[in-house]
Amino acid sequence: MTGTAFIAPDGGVRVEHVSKSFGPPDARVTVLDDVSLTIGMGEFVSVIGPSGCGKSTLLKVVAGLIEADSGTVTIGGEPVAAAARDKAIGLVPQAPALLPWRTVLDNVRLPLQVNRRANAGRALRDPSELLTSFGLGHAMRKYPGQLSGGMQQRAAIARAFVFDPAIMLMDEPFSALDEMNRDQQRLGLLDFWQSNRKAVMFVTHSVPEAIMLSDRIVVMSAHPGRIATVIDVDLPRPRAEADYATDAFRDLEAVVRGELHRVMEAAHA
Ligand SMILES: Nc1ncnc2c1ncn2[C@@H]1O[C@H](COP(=O)(O)OP(=O)(O)OP(=O)(O)O)[C@@H](O)[C@H]1O
Repeated sequence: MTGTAFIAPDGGVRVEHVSKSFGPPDARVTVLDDVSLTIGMGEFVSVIGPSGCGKSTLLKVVAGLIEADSGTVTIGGEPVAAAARDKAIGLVPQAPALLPWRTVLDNVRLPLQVNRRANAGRALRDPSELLTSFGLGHAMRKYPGQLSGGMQQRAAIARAFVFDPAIMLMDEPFSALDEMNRDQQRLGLLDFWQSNRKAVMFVTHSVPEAIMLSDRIVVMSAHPGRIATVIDVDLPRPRAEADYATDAFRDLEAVVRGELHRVMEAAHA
């Protein structure tokens, strides 16, 4: 089975009635409560919500890293475990986690070297082309320690694309960067995604980031984590930096902030 054939044309991510609790039986805490969500092929969906509402937990369930107590997750109609095994899911964590003793190019090549079985007969991305697309063509032979934090994170994103996964999961990939750097990285990701449309689930705390990148924004409420509302971002694409200054962008910002405010108030009521 090839990586590209794995995903049915009408596939994407389907999360249905997922619940997850942590802790011992006498002190169990429900973190996700009956969460349902779909992400269509080529759709960019951000998940935003108060700290501790279960965003990362949801992302890990979709990645197949932790198992839900109940409910199902399918990717292209297949159970998430099968999709994860087939490397149909790319994952970008908060920290770049590059190996300091390997060059940037060798870091991006690494998943191909350690997963030879999953690679058999599937479409793969060329690591040096990916790095060039992410503006790191000049830095391929450098070591991670010689790169800025933003460049390291871009290399980690490039690495997540080597299997050309149909689904990309990103957990606050730019949260460790300062605002200017962060904006540059987010616009870089947007550029890449606009010509490499994947289904993306993107966890963030930043309202402008969610709006700039997404087709839809899922707002979660906390204790327990539930989907409070889903906001359509109907700004035309391709988007670019100038969009931040438009009235439509500011109007959406007010809507998302209003929803976040509402879920926080409800949590303290
Ligand atoms: N493995 C675990 N064992 C016990 N509790 C956990 C575990 N993983 C997460 N939690 C708890 O679940 C809740 C949700 O955590 P999660 O990291 O998913 O939230 P989040 O919305 O991503 O938070 P943040 O925005 O602060 O990153 C938190 O209260 C956390 O302490």
